Amino acid sequence: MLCQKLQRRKGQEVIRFENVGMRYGMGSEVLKDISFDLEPGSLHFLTGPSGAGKTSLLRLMYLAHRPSRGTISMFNQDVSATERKGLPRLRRRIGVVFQDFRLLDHLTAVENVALPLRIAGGKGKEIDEHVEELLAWVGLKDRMAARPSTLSGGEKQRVAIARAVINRPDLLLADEPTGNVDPEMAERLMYLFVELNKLGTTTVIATHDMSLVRKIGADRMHLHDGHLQMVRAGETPLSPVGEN
Ligand SMILES: Nc1ncnc2c1ncn2[C@@H]1O[C@H](COP(=O)(O)OP(=O)(O)OP(=O)(O)O)[C@@H](O)[C@H]1O
Repeated sequence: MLCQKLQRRKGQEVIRFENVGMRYGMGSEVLKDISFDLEPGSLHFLTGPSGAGKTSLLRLMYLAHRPSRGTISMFNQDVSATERKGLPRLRRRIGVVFQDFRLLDHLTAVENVALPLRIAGGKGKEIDEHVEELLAWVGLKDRMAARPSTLSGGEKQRVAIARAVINRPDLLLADEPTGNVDPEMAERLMYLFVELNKLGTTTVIATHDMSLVRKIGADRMHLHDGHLQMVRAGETPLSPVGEN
C-alpha cells in the first residue's frame, strides 16, 4: 500500500518556487527570491527567527496569498496560471494547521475533524469511528462532543492537527503545531507527523522548538529576513543566520 502510494507520486512534483517574492499590500518584500522544490514524501522543518517569514511562506504554499513576483507550481500545475476557482481543488490535497486553528465553532470536535472526509464524499459510522480513534490518540477522548469555544488552546490545537491529518493529504503544512502543548504531547504530535510522512505525505512544519528539530533530525528550510536556505539535517545554516 505504502509502495503503491509512493510509486503513484513518483515523477510528480509536489511544490516548486522559482524566484518568488511576496509583499503585503504596498509594503516592502517580506520574502525575497525564494527558490526551492520539495520532493514527494520529504519532511522539512521550517525554522527562523520571529518575523523571518515562516507564516508568510506557508500562506504562499497554501495558496492563500499570491506572490508579488516569480512562479509557484503545485502538483505539476503552474499556480499563477490557475484561475481562482481552480484553487479549492488544489487546496483539498493540502492539510493545514494554522496558528489560529480556524475551527468551525458551530461544530463539535468530532464534526470539525470529520469535515475533510465528509467534503471528500465519506459517509456513515466508519468515519466517526476513525475520527474518534484519532482524537483519542491525541488525548481528547473526553472532549469529542465539545465545541471549540469551550476548548483550551492546546485542545484546539490538537483538534486542528487531527483535522489536518485525517484524510492523509498529499501535502501537510503546519504552523507552530506544538506551540500550545506540553513537551510530552509535543513529542507525541511530532510522532504523528512523522508517521504520516512515512505514508507518503510531503510535510513542512514551522517551529521554534529546536530540541524537537534535533530529535527528529529532518532537513530544514531556514528563513532569515525573508531569505531561504535549505539546510541538511545536522548541519547549521550559513552565517549570518542564527539557530533560531
Ligand atoms: N497581514 C500582514 N500585513 C502586513 N505585514 C505582515 C502581515 N503578516 C505578516 N507581516 C509581516 O511579514 C513579516 C513576516 O511575518 P511572518 O508572520 O511570516 O513571520 P514568522 O517567521 O512566521 O514569525 P513568527 O515566528 O513570529 O510567527 C513580518 O515583518 C511581519 O510583520
